[in-house]
This record gives sequence, structure tokens and C-alpha cells, in this order.
Amino acid sequence: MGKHAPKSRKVKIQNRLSEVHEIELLEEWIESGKPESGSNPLSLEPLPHKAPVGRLPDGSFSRYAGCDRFSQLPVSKKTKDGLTQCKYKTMTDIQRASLPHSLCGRDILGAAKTGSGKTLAFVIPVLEKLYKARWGPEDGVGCIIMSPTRELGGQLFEVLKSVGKHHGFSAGLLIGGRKDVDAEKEHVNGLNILVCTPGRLLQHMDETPNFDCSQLQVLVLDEADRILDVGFKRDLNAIISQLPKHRQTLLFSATQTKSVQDLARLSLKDPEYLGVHEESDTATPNRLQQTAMLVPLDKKFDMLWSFIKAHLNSRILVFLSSCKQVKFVFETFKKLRPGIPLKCLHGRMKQDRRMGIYSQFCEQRSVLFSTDVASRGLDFNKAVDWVVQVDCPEDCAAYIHRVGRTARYLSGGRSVLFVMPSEMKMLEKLEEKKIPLRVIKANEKRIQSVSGILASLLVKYPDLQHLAQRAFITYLKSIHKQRDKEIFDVTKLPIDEFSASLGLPMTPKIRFLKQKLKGKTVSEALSLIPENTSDDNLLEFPIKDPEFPIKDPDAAGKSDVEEVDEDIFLAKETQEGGENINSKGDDMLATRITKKKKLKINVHRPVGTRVVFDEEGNTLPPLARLAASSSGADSVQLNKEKVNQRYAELRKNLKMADKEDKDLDRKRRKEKRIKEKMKNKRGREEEEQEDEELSGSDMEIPRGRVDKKTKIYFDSDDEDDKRKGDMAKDGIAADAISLAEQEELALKLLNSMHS
Ligand SMILES: Nc1ncnc2c1ncn2[C@@H]1O[C@H](COP(=O)(O)OP(=O)(O)OP(=O)(O)O)[C@@H](O)[C@H]1O
Repeated sequence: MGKHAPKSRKVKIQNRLSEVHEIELLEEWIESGKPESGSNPLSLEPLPHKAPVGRLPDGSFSRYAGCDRFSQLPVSKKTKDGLTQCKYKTMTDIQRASLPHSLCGRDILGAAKTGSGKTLAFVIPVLEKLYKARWGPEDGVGCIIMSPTRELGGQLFEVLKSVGKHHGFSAGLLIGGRKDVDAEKEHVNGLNILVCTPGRLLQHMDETPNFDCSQLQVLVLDEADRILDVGFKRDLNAIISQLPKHRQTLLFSATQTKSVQDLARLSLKDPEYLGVHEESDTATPNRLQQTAMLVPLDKKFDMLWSFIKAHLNSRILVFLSSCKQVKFVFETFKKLRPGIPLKCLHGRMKQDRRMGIYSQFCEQRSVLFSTDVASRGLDFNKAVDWVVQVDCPEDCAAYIHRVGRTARYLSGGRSVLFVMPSEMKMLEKLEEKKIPLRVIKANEKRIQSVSGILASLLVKYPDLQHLAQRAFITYLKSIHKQRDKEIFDVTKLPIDEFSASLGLPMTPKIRFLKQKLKGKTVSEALSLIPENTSDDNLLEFPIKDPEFPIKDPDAAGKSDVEEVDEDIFLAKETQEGGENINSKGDDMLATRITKKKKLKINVHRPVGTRVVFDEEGNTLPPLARLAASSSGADSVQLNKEKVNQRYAELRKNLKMADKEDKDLDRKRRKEKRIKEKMKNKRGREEEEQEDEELSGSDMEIPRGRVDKKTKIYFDSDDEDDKRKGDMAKDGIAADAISLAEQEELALKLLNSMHS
């Protein structure tokens, strides 16, 4: 990490000797004052500032557990110099509590409020561990520091570089979104410390020849609960399986996991749990003033606009739930010129731009609209004045991390949460988690409405209209996908009003709910669907034939079904006078006979056909019916021959008709597929993008999930069905757009391509 002038051999040897000597001394010192396992050094009195440090005249060592200055710790001169140059002198609570344990080589589960200095609590032991092991370039990867987001990875890398600048370790930042992955592959084997996101690390494990972590000494998970979360599960499990079990593991977060399962996954050995703020009255920093405001969905943009206009000299971080929301608010508000620079940050931006925006926001007063990509770990130069949560966070942990972007270390900060009437439960949950919130009312007189202006902007800029539609859909989708159904209930939202508040002239269709919600709230629309109706039935209500009651297909036995077949069949013959069976109508009949589903309920029996019943009210099988229509034995014989002949003829005709019908069906399906492909080309790409925006892309996108979403084209009917099944599983209506609508869309598309 540090740059050194070329040194003579003699100087090098001298340095090496003094390092060896220093390491021996440090090891003795650490050994002599090891804190009790399970103890919290915070409970000990700090050493007086002027007390002697290190080896004392009597040969013993000074106490380091409980001390509150970095200079009193058994750490190398190189690390101490780095800390001094960064102006770090006094330790924060989490540093005081954890460093005495971690310097002894113990596994740590560290939990402390946001902005309380957890980064140094793992950077220092990492440097010391490798230093004491005399780790060199030829030793390869000695430490991995994992971060859930690229920005946080970048920030950790900077801290590591500045505090470790006097050490000679090589370190690399391995994060997604950087184009130079091939160059990275060439160098990664020579790096000692990797700061990385899980996806990129796994990519190297999979693709870089001879990539080797078998000598790993320390594994660090910053924002550990997030990395251990389901989103990263597959990547993390794959990574862990390639790491040696014998290593030191350090986990830190403001909302720490204590799950035994998680700890077992990481093979932690009797970890020291150090939750330094557990006794605190609040789970958030004391200097943070938190408020909540009741804001209906359709008033959110008015409120946000008014808030920005009222705080033009502040640095405001605004959280929204999806990339599309962020883009929409950024693009429209920019056009409205609020009088303060606006910026946006989300997972779908190029990495260089993301980094640039992050640094600019640290430097000047401005408003940064962001997804949760900026919610964890980022330290915006301690200078965020306000955190505004326009969309409710998914849970209390997400809330804590978002507001934690302000009031860091010793500075103060303020936050406001917009809660919708349907989300009031969130306030209770936050209170239970020791989060002090003051619910305030906005001054109605100061609220400026922007929806009218947004509507005219959308007329002027058609791109904005498209963006507004996507923002509308992705927001509803994000609510629909939330796990906590007590708080997030898409059926309680005023859909039309929300659409209008975005400036949209019409409420867009919400395909994932399979309902056209025009003119209705979702709850109204959902109330139209019969209870216990499975997804696939929503668009296919059975058509009742008034003349013949429909048999319950589940209740009907096989014979019932067959009886219905023959019933249709014979009734037709009767109607046609037993002669003209090879008509167009019978072609259709033949097709229906092959389709079990429709036969079961017999809803397509041609209108005007008759069913004959016996005295007890049972329908007669066709042959019995023929017999019944004849009086004597001869006529039965005659009729039998006639019937056999007729059946042979019918079989032949049906075969032909069936073939024609299958050809027709194949042709129709092919045409449909082509149209769907064209539509998919635009629509599905956007939907996939939205899904990523909602879930994975805010954080580093776990690679498995991206793979799963790579496009599949459906060339066979089976695959078509499979797709419908998959979509249904995802809660997406495969048939949400009718064929007629699809055709109309495809035609429009074709026209636009030719014009
Ligand atoms: N001992 C210290 N003395 C002075 N400043 C410190 C000290 N330790 C950390 N800081 C500063 O405090 C700020 C917050 O530190 P850090 O980013 O490590 O917090 P954190 O606990 O990791 O927060 P989060 O939970 O949000 O990730 C940083 O600006 C850092 O430089």
C-alpha cells in the first residue's frame, strides 16, 4: 500500500530485524493482557493518558483492554503512524470494545450504531494480523473484506489505504461494474488484501486461473447481516466453501445477525459478541432528530418538492424504492429547477458515474435521490443534513441504515419519514426497536402541488411519460413484493390518484396483479375476483350453457367425461339428420374432442343440440339411443350395420379434420410466438430490468440471479406452457394481456418499425 524509495540491502536487513523484534514484543504484550473471553473491555477504566505504554521497567506490559487511545494499543508503529496521520487518536466505543479481542485473534460479532467507527474496528486487526504473520507478496491473499455494495467497497478501500499506507501490503478493490476485469485477473493473485463485493469475488474464484485463497488469514464481512441475507446466500455459500476454515472472522453491522445458522455457515469459533449500544435507550445515534409525517401516496411528490424548496441550503439524501422512481423524480424535478443542484444514484448507473456522483454529493450542498444503494455504510463526509425517506423502508433495519447516513461520529443530523395511512404499523414497529420518532404534521399552507406541472411536462416530453409509467409500475411492484404484509398492502393504495400525481393522463395497466385497475383501487378490483380462485382461472371464467348444467370437472368420473363426448357427438348427428357430418362445425367438434379440459365441462356443445334422457333422467349413451329409436330386432341389426358404417366414415373424417386442425393450430401458435417475441423484446427487457432494480441491483447483483433471468425464447408449445407456469409462480399473469391486445400491440410495433 505504501510507496517506498529503493533501499540498500543493509537498511532492508536492519528494518527486517527491527520488525521481527517489534512483532515479538507485540505478541508478548498481547498475550500478557488478553481480556477474558466474553468480557466487554468497555467496562474497564481507561488508562490515564500519560501512563507509560508497552513494556514497563519491571518487565511487565501496560494494560490495553479498556484503554481509550490508539497509542495505548499493542499495534505496530506502521499502523499507529497511519492512524495519527488520519487524525485518529481516541477510540470510539466499538473500537475500544472489540480491538482488544480482535488483536488476540478472536472471531468477532460487532454491533454498534451507524457512524460509530466500525470500519477501523476491522481495518486495524487486518493490518496487524498480516503484519505479525510477516505476510509478503509471494504469500498471496491473506485477507478478504466483503461489502454488499460497490460504493461501500470503494470507501472501505480508501480507509484501508490511508490507515495502512506505511505497510507494504498490496491491496485491490474488486467490485462489479468495472470493465477491467481481465487486467484484474492478471494481478489478483499477487494481492494480499482484497476489498470486494461477493459477486466479483466469486467471479474471480470461478474464472481466474490459479486464484487461490487457501492461505486466508482473516475474513471480514462489513454489513454482515446484509451479506448473510438471502440475496447473497448462494454467492456467499460458494465463496465460503473455497476458504480455509482455520482463519479469523470479523463480522460488523449496525443491525447484527445472531442467527446460529449464519454463524455456523461461517464456521465461527466461539465469537465474541460485542453489541456496544445494546444498553442504549435508542438504536439510532443520539444526535439524530427523527420525525415522521403522514403523507398519502398521491401527495408524496408535492410534499417532497415542498420540502426541497424549504431547505435549499442543505445537503439532502432522499430515498425512493426503485431506480425508476429515482430517475423519474430526478428528471422531472430537474426540469422544474428547484434552486439547488440535484443528483441521482441507483444500481443501473455506470460504476464510474456512481462513484463520481457519490464524491460530488460529499462536497456540495445538493439533493441526492437514491435507492437503497446508498443506504448502508456510506460516510458522506459526515455532512448529510437531512435524510428523507419518501418510500417506506422494507423493515426497521433498513430504516436504521438509511437514517444512519446522517448524524455520523460526533455530528448531528435530521431525518423525516413519509408514512402512508396504510403503513402506520411501521411506526409501532420502529418504536418497538427503540427508535425515537416524533410524528409531525406538515404545514398545509406551505405545500406546493406539482402534479399539474408534472402532467404538462409529460405532455411536452414523451420520454418522461414512459418513465412515469415505469415508475408507477415499479413502485406498486415493490410494495407487492414486500415481505411484511402488515405494513405493505398494495390493495389499500389509491391507484388512480397516484397515477395522476405522477402527471399521467391515464392509469397504466398493472399486469402483475392481472387486473385492469382503471377507475378502481386495487382493493376494489381484487374484490371482483371470487375467493379461492386460482391465478390461472382469473381470466377464464367458465361460460355457462343455460340449457345444460356444467358438470364439476373434479367431481366427474371418467365415464362422465366420455358420456359428455358422445353426447355432443350424437346430438350433432341427430341434428344433421345423420348425414352431413363432415361440415365446418364438425371440424371444430373434432378438435374439441381432443381437448380434454374443454370436454370435461362440455361448455362448447353446439347450440341447438339435444340430449336424450331415459325414464330415470339419465342421459342415454349414443348406441342405446339408436337402439331405442328402432322398434324390432331386424331394425336393430340394420341399424348396427348402419352405425358401424357411419362410425368408420366418421373416424376417417375426424382424422382428416384433426390433422387440418392441428396444422391450423400450429400455424396460429407460430404467429403468436413471433408477435410475442417482438413484444417481449421491449416489454420483457424492461420488466427484467425493473425486477433487478427492485431487488438485487441496489446492492451488488448476486450472479446466480442474473443468470436465472437471462432471456429464454420459447420455441415449442411445451416451453410456452412452462413459461406460463414460471410466470404464475412469480405472481405474474402470463395471460394478463389478451391475445387480441397482444396482436394489437404487435401491429402497433410493426407499424412503428416501418414508419
Ligand atoms: N476513533 C475515531 N476518531 C475520529 N473519527 C472516527 C473514529 N472512528 C471513526 N471515525 C469517523 O467516524 C465516521 C464513521 O465511521 P464508520 O464509517 O467507520 O462508521 P460505521 O460504524 O461503520 O457506520 P455504518 O454503520 O453506517 O457503516 C467516519 O467519518 C470515520 O472517519
